[in-house]
Amino acid sequence: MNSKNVVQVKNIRKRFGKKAAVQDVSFEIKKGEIFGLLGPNGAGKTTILRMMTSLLRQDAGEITLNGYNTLTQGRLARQQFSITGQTAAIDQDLTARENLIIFGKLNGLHRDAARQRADELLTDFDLVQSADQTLATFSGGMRRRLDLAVSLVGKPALLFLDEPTTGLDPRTRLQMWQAIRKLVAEGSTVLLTTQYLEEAEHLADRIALIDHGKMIVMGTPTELERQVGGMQLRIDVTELQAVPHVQTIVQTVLGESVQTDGRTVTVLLNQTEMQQVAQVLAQLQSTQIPLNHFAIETPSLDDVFLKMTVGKN
Ligand SMILES: Nc1ncnc2c1ncn2[C@@H]1O[C@H](COP(=O)(O)OP(=O)(O)OP(=O)(O)O)[C@@H](O)[C@H]1O
Repeated sequence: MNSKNVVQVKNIRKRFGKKAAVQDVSFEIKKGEIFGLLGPNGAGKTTILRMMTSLLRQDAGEITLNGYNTLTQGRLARQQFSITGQTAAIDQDLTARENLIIFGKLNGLHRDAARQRADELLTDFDLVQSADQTLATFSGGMRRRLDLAVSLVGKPALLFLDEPTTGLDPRTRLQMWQAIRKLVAEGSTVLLTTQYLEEAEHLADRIALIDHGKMIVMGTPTELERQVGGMQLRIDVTELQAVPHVQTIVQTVLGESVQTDGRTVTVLLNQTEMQQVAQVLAQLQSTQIPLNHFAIETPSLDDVFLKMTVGKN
């Protein structure tokens, strides 16, 4: 094993009856990396994570965490990571602060260090105001924040996050992202499963796109965008009524099918068409249509996701 690989997943497979839930998936996670397992509902993300945490035995293949095999060295392998979703272990009759202090002590911190760590986490997760309320008064979003905070008490070197922000409001999601980034800046390695492209794009250094149990593509967000190939011209028009006019100009010059969405006009470009973009701009300027944006861009990760996944099982 390469010593820089904290996680090594090699050709794993899992069937549930006739259903092949995971089919020959392999990847490695380097120290200090945020690795995103991205895929639509039912893609197999949770099944992969359950095998990595040795909650489920794979039918074939091998998983090692810091070199420890999850099947043959299960106990040692399980000591290598922390995972969110432990809300069941949190005491509802205690306050957020008390819970964090207890987890700190369980992680081997002395009383003062446990208090200090609790304070840090309450600040990071914006829970200071509610720190001394019992959990019975907590909203769903506050519980999720506390759940992540609890899993970070011991500053885990390897953290597994299963859909950490599903169902959270945008502000809470941003706080979760910041906390995850902070943890990684302090040296941790993170595996994250998500259905949200935006989350993978913002957080992950590398993304594995999973669909129907298979690895579709793996790489940095930029590499994945390149997989779709080609470039696109995007024009944002200031006034909605000018859109048909712009559409006609683009179509006349490029002869390609043009997409419109609100005030945005896009068209995919091949090499020849790239040369003709200046002509489009010249014509738009001569008609004096006000524009907010005119650029040749790589397609977004959304395009990658839509192009490469089929979705529901
Ligand atoms: N215990 C099980 N018994 C039978 N089938 C299962 C079991 N667990 C998962 N599956 C099936 O395996 C496939 C992969 O499921 P999995 O939960 O891993 O997907 P996922 O990518 O985590 O989806 P989601 O984003 O919805 O959580 C699905 O078709 C699911 O129905």
